[in-house]
Amino acid sequence: MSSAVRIEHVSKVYPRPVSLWRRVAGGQAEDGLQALNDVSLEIAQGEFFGLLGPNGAGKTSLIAILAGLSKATAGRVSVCGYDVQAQFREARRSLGVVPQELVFDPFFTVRETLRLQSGYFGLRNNDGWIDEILENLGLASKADDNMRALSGGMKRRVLVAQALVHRPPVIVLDEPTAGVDVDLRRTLWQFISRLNRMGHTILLTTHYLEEAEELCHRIAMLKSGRIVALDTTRALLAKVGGTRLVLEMGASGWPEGRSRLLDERVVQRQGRRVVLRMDASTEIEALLAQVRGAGGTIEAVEVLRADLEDAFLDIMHGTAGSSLEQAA
Ligand SMILES: Nc1ncnc2c1ncn2[C@@H]1O[C@H](COP(=O)(O)OP(=O)(O)OP(=O)(O)O)[C@@H](O)[C@H]1O
Repeated sequence: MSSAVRIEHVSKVYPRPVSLWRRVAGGQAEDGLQALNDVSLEIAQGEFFGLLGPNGAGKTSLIAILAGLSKATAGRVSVCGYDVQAQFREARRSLGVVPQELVFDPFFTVRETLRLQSGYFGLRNNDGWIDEILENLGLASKADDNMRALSGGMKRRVLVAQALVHRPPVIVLDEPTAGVDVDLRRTLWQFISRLNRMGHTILLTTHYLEEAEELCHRIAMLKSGRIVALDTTRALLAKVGGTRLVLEMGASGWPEGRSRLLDERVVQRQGRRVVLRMDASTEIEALLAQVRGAGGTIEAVEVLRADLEDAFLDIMHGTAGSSLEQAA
């Protein structure tokens, strides 16, 4: 299958401004801030792809380069085979970007905003599609409302609608559900999933890992501008193991140092709460016996399924992330 997005060895360094006193002293700019460091990845047509990472990892910087809004310091990016710099128009036409920030023109109604955006792509008589988008995003009753009169969640729906007016084959959503209600999330994901089933490629960044787990076929994790994981969602979940055993320990706490095998099972510790990795739920009895055997008193037991949050924490803070980083 041909690629919808190809990112090859992309780095981005933001220059640090030279302070006035340094300029007076004839000083040079300090080394810049490296937001992206040799990032390469390819997204196939029709994929639902997740780009995850903590604050400041470089997700928005990568999207800005993809959208042609910012220039990579090194490397190449193409959308549907079009270079985002050399073939900006074609690349931009292939892309619909829902930005993280709420930017809109307060003087127009919702419908006028979408007509203007259609005009930007040279589309006339686009009202049929505009109506379909409005309907699917729960905006039909707001079509003639002025943008400035909309609530924050409704403005975000318009941002999504704006990104879709030209039916782009690749749709990029940069934290589209940050601060929006459950209703919009459900409406949005139903519509985006339908577009994905129709063949649109989706690139999503989100801090809601349960959304990424449910929607994305494949996931890349960025940390300090580098890719530290790139795999199918299923494979990432398999790496963290199937289940977690959560123990509420008695007053004496976790019997640390009594059993190396037990200590190696610990994924997380918070006060008396200890989370252990389990390969299969049949291990519960044996693990409980080992903890008691090591001198631990157990007050409560809970079994949880490992999820993408476990994978994320493992990769960002655990051994998996650091070994990949060293390999990079
Ligand atoms: N225009 C800019 N000028 C200078 N530094 C910038 C600029 N934009 C981003 N940065 C820096 O680059 C790094 C990556 O930021 P970026 O916004 O790409 O991260 P992010 O993964 O999208 O974070 P978040 O999840 O908080 O949105 C950060 O250290 C940020 O401060």
